[in-house]
Amino acid sequence: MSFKVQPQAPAVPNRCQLFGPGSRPAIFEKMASSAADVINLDLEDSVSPSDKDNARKNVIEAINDIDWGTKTLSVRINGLDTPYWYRDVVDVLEKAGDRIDRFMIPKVGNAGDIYAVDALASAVEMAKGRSKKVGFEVIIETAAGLAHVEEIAAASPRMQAMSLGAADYAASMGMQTTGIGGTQENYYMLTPDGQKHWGDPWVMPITAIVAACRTHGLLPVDGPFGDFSDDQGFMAQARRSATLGMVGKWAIHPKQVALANEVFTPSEAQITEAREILAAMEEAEKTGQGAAVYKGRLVDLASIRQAEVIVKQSEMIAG
Ligand SMILES: CC(C)(COP(=O)(O)OP(=O)(O)OC[C@H]1O[C@@H](n2cnc3c(N)ncnc32)[C@H](O)[C@@H]1OP(=O)(O)O)[C@@H](O)C(=O)NCCC(=O)NCCSC(=O)C[C@H](O)C(=O)O
Ligand SMILES: [Mg+2]
Repeated sequence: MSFKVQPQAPAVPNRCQLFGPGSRPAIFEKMASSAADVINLDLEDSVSPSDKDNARKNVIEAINDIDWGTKTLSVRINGLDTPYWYRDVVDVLEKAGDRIDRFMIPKVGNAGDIYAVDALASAVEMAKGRSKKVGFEVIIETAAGLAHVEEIAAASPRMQAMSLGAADYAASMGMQTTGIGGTQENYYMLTPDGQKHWGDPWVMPITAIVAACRTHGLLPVDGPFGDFSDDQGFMAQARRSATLGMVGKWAIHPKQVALANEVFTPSEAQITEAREILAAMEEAEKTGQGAAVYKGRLVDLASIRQAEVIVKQSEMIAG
């Protein structure tokens, strides 16, 4: 371990982030009564340019009027290359109450982008005497965002979470696909006997995001899986992300919420195994051993840290 201790990510459940367009207020109550841990009211790409002002008004009303329970409530603002984003920040912070928890900043390219939103949010918060500072979450979904992922993670104490936006990421990288997440038909190796073996083209950005988040104490989150008729595909993508260290995934349709919650809630079997490993190591330590055998395999001090991840996750989710 480095002399600099790895900070903990915010201890809030973040298994599923359910999105809904700000221009579709009819679904807001349904979002509030869903089983998602996080709600993202969108002012960006699911809202057409002609509807931006209206969507902003809807979102402010929804923040103030709807009972969001214990959910984390986030508003995705427009990108910093648009004429809309400053008005998103100013109007929401001037007109919405303290129920808002986060702004989601899309298409971030470097730490300067976060600095700009931080400065604007700080000015409005001071002017309005808001005591609760809004948190930030960002989407890594451009080549520049990936290249500067670590400085972005470290850019502000407001930073809480970071997601991979597979659609814009693919576009920005010039990837030859229109798929949003999951298996890509042309991304394969041939086995020696000529069979196709599909690889995971998302593993590199996911791993980079997880490393930046873990270094700076943020929550790493997998973004959208576009084909909401493909539950198996969603589960496979989510399981890969969970295995690589992500804590949750977006839902772009309500049916994906239960799938994400299932994958990102440690199962009884995983929790039992983690507790058994901790017990085995406690026994080993009593006899001065730093290693032991559990079900025929080596467990040692690192296994304690691995098992603790699962136990802590389950305890945090259980509240
Ligand atoms: C994808 C949708 C447009 C589908 O909507 P719809 O056609 O209404 O779906 P259904 O008829 O199957 O709906 C069934 C019931 O569920 C309700 N509903 C629909 N959507 C939601 C929702 N998001 N939250 C809660 N409830 C919802 C319907 O009203 C039906 O209810 P009932 O009639 O009572 O049975 C739509 O789901 C949708 O708009 N999804 C969100 C799209 C979005 O926000 N996209 C932005 C995020 S992804 C992105 O931006 C890409 C990313 O940045 C990247 O680059 O990768
Ligand atoms: Mg996007």
